[in-house]
Amino acid sequence: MTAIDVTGARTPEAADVITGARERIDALDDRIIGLIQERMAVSAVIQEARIASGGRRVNLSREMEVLGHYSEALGKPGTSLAMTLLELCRGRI
Ligand SMILES: C=C(O[C@@H]1C=C(C(=O)O)C=C[C@H]1O)C(=O)O
Repeated sequence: MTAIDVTGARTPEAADVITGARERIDALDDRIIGLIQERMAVSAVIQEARIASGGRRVNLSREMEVLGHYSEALGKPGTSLAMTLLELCRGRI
């Protein structure tokens, strides 16, 4: 397949722009995934400390703060993103 086929562009110039920008997106996605994994590890430290102290894994008031942070920055899809992040970090509730 040619670059034009793979990108959906109709000209070689547009195919070049798309190929370059996709490389940047792939690099950004790698960094985002790394940050999510780091967030999961930090969240686990908090949850383990709270459970070891006799508390519960989940803290709903804190989760409301996290949801508010994402929705303020990103709107309604931000809330969905935060819910997915919370599920990754503390499992399903
Ligand atoms: C990390 C914590 O524990 C849990 C996980 C959270 C998170 O990953 O952001 C938020 C609240 C808790 O349900 C916390 O209390 O801060």
